[in-house]
Amino acid sequence: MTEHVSRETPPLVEKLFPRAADRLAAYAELLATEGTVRGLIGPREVPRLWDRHLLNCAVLERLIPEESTVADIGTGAGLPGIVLALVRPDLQVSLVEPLLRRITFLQEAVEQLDLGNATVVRSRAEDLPRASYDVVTSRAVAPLGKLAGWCLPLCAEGGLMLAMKGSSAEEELDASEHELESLGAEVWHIHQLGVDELAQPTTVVSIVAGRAAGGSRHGRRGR
Ligand SMILES: C[S@@+](CC[C@H](N)C(=O)[O-])C[C@H]1O[C@@H](n2cnc3c(N)ncnc32)[C@H](O)[C@@H]1O
Repeated sequence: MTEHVSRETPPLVEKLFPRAADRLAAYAELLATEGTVRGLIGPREVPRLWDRHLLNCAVLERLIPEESTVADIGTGAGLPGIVLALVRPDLQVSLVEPLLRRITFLQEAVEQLDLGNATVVRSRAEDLPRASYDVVTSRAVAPLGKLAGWCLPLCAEGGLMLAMKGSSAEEELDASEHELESLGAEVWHIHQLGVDELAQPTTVVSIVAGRAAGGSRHGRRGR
Protein backbone atom coordinates (compact mmCIF):
# COMPACT_ATOMS: atom_id res chain seq x y z
CA MET A 1 0.00 0.00 0.00
CA THR A 2 1.34 3.45 -0.86
CA GLU A 3 1.44 5.88 2.06
CA HIS A 4 0.75 9.57 1.53
CA VAL A 5 1.99 12.72 3.17
CA SER A 6 -0.86 15.04 4.06
CA ARG A 7 -1.48 17.49 1.21
CA GLU A 8 -2.67 19.99 3.80
CA THR A 9 0.19 21.80 5.52
CA PRO A 10 -0.42 21.19 9.25
CA PRO A 11 -1.70 24.34 11.04
CA LEU A 12 1.17 23.99 13.51
CA VAL A 13 3.66 24.47 10.67
CA GLU A 14 1.78 27.56 9.44
CA LYS A 15 1.88 28.88 12.99
CA LEU A 16 5.56 28.19 13.75
CA PHE A 17 7.09 28.82 10.33
CA PRO A 18 4.61 30.93 8.34
CA ARG A 19 7.16 32.21 5.84
CA ALA A 20 8.62 28.76 5.15
CA ALA A 21 5.39 26.71 5.23
CA ASP A 22 4.85 26.45 1.47
CA ARG A 23 8.37 25.34 0.72
CA LEU A 24 8.39 22.94 3.68
CA ALA A 25 5.26 21.39 2.18
CA ALA A 26 6.99 21.12 -1.21
CA TYR A 27 9.96 19.41 0.46
CA ALA A 28 7.62 17.01 2.32
CA GLU A 29 6.04 16.11 -1.01
CA LEU A 30 9.44 15.54 -2.59
CA LEU A 31 10.49 13.23 0.26
CA ALA A 32 7.20 11.33 0.07
CA THR A 33 7.49 10.81 -3.68
CA GLU A 34 11.09 10.80 -5.06
CA GLY A 35 12.54 10.17 -1.59
CA THR A 36 10.66 6.91 -1.17
CA VAL A 37 11.05 5.80 -4.80
CA ARG A 38 14.83 6.21 -4.44
CA GLY A 39 14.93 4.46 -1.06
CA LEU A 40 15.96 7.54 0.95
CA ILE A 41 12.85 7.52 3.13
CA GLY A 42 11.03 4.37 4.22
CA PRO A 43 7.37 4.28 3.10
CA ARG A 44 6.31 3.82 6.73
CA GLU A 45 7.85 7.20 7.56
CA VAL A 46 5.62 9.07 5.12
CA PRO A 47 2.52 9.48 7.36
CA ARG A 48 4.74 10.83 10.13
CA LEU A 49 7.02 12.98 7.99
CA TRP A 50 5.85 16.22 9.58
CA ASP A 51 6.10 15.26 13.26
CA ARG A 52 9.00 12.84 13.31
CA HIS A 53 11.15 14.45 10.65
CA LEU A 54 10.40 17.99 9.47
CA LEU A 55 9.23 19.61 12.73
CA ASN A 56 11.68 17.54 14.73
CA CYS A 57 14.48 19.05 12.60
CA ALA A 58 13.03 22.55 12.32
CA VAL A 59 13.13 23.23 16.09
CA LEU A 60 16.91 22.83 15.97
CA GLU A 61 17.02 26.34 14.50
CA ARG A 62 16.45 27.73 18.01
CA LEU A 63 20.02 26.86 18.95
CA ILE A 64 21.69 28.40 15.89
CA PRO A 65 23.03 31.97 16.10
CA GLU A 66 22.05 34.42 13.39
CA GLU A 67 23.88 34.37 10.05
CA SER A 68 25.89 31.26 10.90
CA THR A 69 27.63 29.08 8.39
CA VAL A 70 26.33 25.55 9.01
CA ALA A 71 27.61 22.16 7.83
CA ASP A 72 25.06 19.34 8.10
CA ILE A 73 27.14 16.16 8.21
CA GLY A 74 25.59 12.99 6.74
CA THR A 75 22.54 14.94 5.65
CA GLY A 76 21.08 11.98 3.68
CA ALA A 77 17.92 13.32 2.03
CA GLY A 78 18.54 16.74 3.65
CA LEU A 79 17.69 16.25 7.33
CA PRO A 80 18.12 18.53 9.12
CA GLY A 81 20.09 20.66 6.60
CA ILE A 82 17.37 21.41 4.04
CA VAL A 83 14.82 22.13 6.76
CA LEU A 84 17.22 24.57 8.46
CA ALA A 85 17.94 26.35 5.17
CA LEU A 86 14.18 26.69 4.58
CA VAL A 87 13.22 28.04 8.00
CA ARG A 88 16.32 30.24 8.42
CA PRO A 89 17.17 32.16 5.23
CA ASP A 90 19.92 33.99 7.19
CA LEU A 91 22.00 30.77 7.39
CA GLN A 92 24.43 29.43 4.78
CA VAL A 93 24.03 25.67 4.90
CA SER A 94 26.40 23.07 3.42
CA LEU A 95 24.65 19.74 2.89
CA VAL A 96 27.46 17.21 3.37
CA GLU A 97 26.96 13.66 2.14
CA PRO A 98 29.36 11.11 0.62
CA LEU A 99 26.90 8.92 -1.33
CA LEU A 100 26.22 9.80 -4.96
CA ARG A 101 22.59 8.60 -4.96
CA ARG A 102 21.81 10.99 -2.11
CA ILE A 103 23.85 13.80 -3.64
CA THR A 104 21.78 13.59 -6.83
CA PHE A 105 18.55 13.86 -4.82
CA LEU A 106 19.93 16.78 -2.79
CA GLN A 107 20.96 18.70 -5.92
CA GLU A 108 17.49 18.26 -7.40
CA ALA A 109 15.84 19.29 -4.13
CA VAL A 110 17.96 22.43 -3.79
CA GLU A 111 17.06 23.40 -7.35
CA GLN A 112 13.33 22.63 -7.06
CA LEU A 113 13.01 24.44 -3.73
CA ASP A 114 15.04 27.37 -5.08
CA LEU A 115 17.30 27.20 -2.03
CA GLY A 116 19.86 29.95 -2.58
CA ASN A 117 21.35 29.48 0.90
CA ALA A 118 22.19 25.78 0.62
CA THR A 119 25.15 24.14 -1.12
CA VAL A 120 25.52 20.42 -1.78
CA VAL A 121 28.97 19.07 -0.84
CA ARG A 122 29.95 15.51 -1.73
CA SER A 123 32.40 14.54 0.99
CA ARG A 124 32.97 12.52 4.11
CA ALA A 125 33.15 14.66 7.24
CA GLU A 126 36.77 13.66 7.82
CA ASP A 127 37.81 15.16 4.47
CA LEU A 128 36.32 18.63 4.93
CA PRO A 129 38.55 21.64 5.68
CA ARG A 130 39.05 22.19 9.41
CA ALA A 131 37.83 25.14 11.47
CA SER A 132 35.50 26.24 8.67
CA TYR A 133 31.97 26.47 10.11
CA ASP A 134 30.18 28.30 12.91
CA VAL A 135 27.86 25.34 13.50
CA VAL A 136 28.10 21.64 12.57
CA THR A 137 24.87 19.66 12.78
CA SER A 138 24.09 15.96 12.45
CA ARG A 139 21.21 13.54 12.89
CA ALA A 140 21.42 9.74 13.02
CA VAL A 141 24.96 9.58 11.68
CA ALA A 142 27.22 7.94 14.32
CA PRO A 143 27.69 7.49 18.09
CA LEU A 144 28.52 10.76 19.83
CA GLY A 145 32.21 10.06 20.54
CA LYS A 146 32.94 9.20 16.91
CA LEU A 147 30.80 12.07 15.69
CA ALA A 148 32.66 14.55 17.90
CA GLY A 149 35.94 13.40 16.34
CA TRP A 150 34.52 14.29 12.93
CA CYS A 151 32.54 17.43 13.77
CA LEU A 152 34.48 19.38 16.40
CA PRO A 153 37.56 19.87 14.18
CA LEU A 154 35.26 21.40 11.53
CA CYS A 155 34.02 24.10 13.93
CA ALA A 156 35.66 27.49 14.05
CA GLU A 157 37.00 28.25 17.55
CA GLY A 158 34.02 28.83 19.82
CA GLY A 159 31.78 27.21 17.21
CA LEU A 160 29.01 24.81 18.04
CA MET A 161 28.44 21.13 17.34
CA LEU A 162 24.74 20.15 17.50
CA ALA A 163 23.99 16.42 17.47
CA MET A 164 20.34 15.38 17.28
CA LYS A 165 19.99 12.33 19.51
CA GLY A 166 17.11 10.37 20.95
CA SER A 167 16.81 8.82 24.37
CA SER A 168 20.46 7.71 24.22
CA ALA A 169 21.79 11.28 24.58
CA GLU A 170 22.70 11.12 28.27
CA GLU A 171 24.33 7.72 27.98
CA GLU A 172 26.30 8.71 24.86
CA LEU A 173 27.47 11.90 26.51
CA ASP A 174 28.67 10.03 29.61
CA ALA A 175 30.51 7.55 27.41
CA SER A 176 32.27 10.22 25.36
CA GLU A 177 33.32 12.79 28.00
CA HIS A 178 36.96 11.73 27.82
CA GLU A 179 36.98 12.10 24.02
CA LEU A 180 35.29 15.49 24.23
CA GLU A 181 37.93 16.75 26.66
CA SER A 182 40.75 15.42 24.49
CA LEU A 183 39.20 17.24 21.51
CA GLY A 184 39.34 20.52 23.45
CA ALA A 185 35.60 20.86 24.04
CA GLU A 186 34.78 22.68 27.24
CA VAL A 187 31.02 23.01 27.48
CA TRP A 188 28.32 20.53 26.61
CA HIS A 189 24.66 20.39 27.30
CA ILE A 190 21.54 18.34 26.52
CA HIS A 191 18.56 20.36 25.23
CA GLN A 192 14.97 19.19 25.04
CA LEU A 193 13.39 21.33 22.33
CA GLY A 194 9.68 21.02 22.82
CA VAL A 195 6.64 22.13 20.88
CA ASP A 196 3.52 21.95 23.06
CA GLU A 197 1.43 20.24 20.40
CA LEU A 198 4.03 17.52 19.73
CA ALA A 199 4.35 14.51 21.99
CA GLN A 200 8.11 14.08 21.58
CA PRO A 201 10.61 16.87 22.19
CA THR A 202 13.76 16.92 20.04
CA THR A 203 16.82 15.93 22.08
CA VAL A 204 19.99 17.72 21.05
CA VAL A 205 23.52 17.54 22.45
CA SER A 206 25.30 20.85 22.01
CA ILE A 207 29.06 21.07 22.40
CA VAL A 208 31.09 24.27 22.24
CA ALA A 209 34.31 23.75 20.33
CA GLY A 210 37.71 24.98 21.48
CA ARG A 211 38.24 27.66 24.05
CA ALA A 212 34.76 29.08 24.49
CA ALA A 213 35.57 32.20 26.51
CA GLY A 214 32.21 32.56 28.20
CA GLY A 215 30.43 31.16 25.17
CA SER A 216 28.76 34.53 24.66
CA ARG A 217 28.86 34.29 20.87
CA HIS A 218 26.28 31.54 21.13
CA GLY A 219 23.45 33.05 23.10
CA ARG A 220 20.46 30.73 23.12
CA ARG A 221 17.31 31.84 21.30
CA GLY A 222 14.92 30.31 23.81
CA ARG A 223 13.40 26.89 24.26
C1 LIG B 1 21.10 7.13 8.81
S1 LIG B 1 21.56 8.29 7.61
C2 LIG B 1 20.86 9.80 8.30
C3 LIG B 1 20.52 10.80 7.24
C4 LIG B 1 19.86 12.08 7.77
N1 LIG B 1 20.79 12.84 8.59
C5 LIG B 1 18.58 11.78 8.50
O1 LIG B 1 18.48 12.05 9.70
O2 LIG B 1 17.64 11.28 7.86
C6 LIG B 1 23.31 8.53 7.88
C7 LIG B 1 23.99 9.31 6.77
O3 LIG B 1 25.34 9.60 7.16
C8 LIG B 1 26.15 9.48 6.02
N2 LIG B 1 27.54 9.27 6.49
C9 LIG B 1 28.07 8.13 7.01
N3 LIG B 1 29.36 8.32 7.32
C10 LIG B 1 29.67 9.61 7.01
C11 LIG B 1 30.86 10.40 7.09
N4 LIG B 1 32.00 9.89 7.56
N5 LIG B 1 30.80 11.69 6.68
C12 LIG B 1 29.64 12.21 6.20
N6 LIG B 1 28.49 11.50 6.08
C13 LIG B 1 28.51 10.22 6.48
C14 LIG B 1 25.55 8.32 5.26
O4 LIG B 1 25.92 8.31 3.88
C15 LIG B 1 24.05 8.56 5.47
O5 LIG B 1 23.50 9.36 4.45
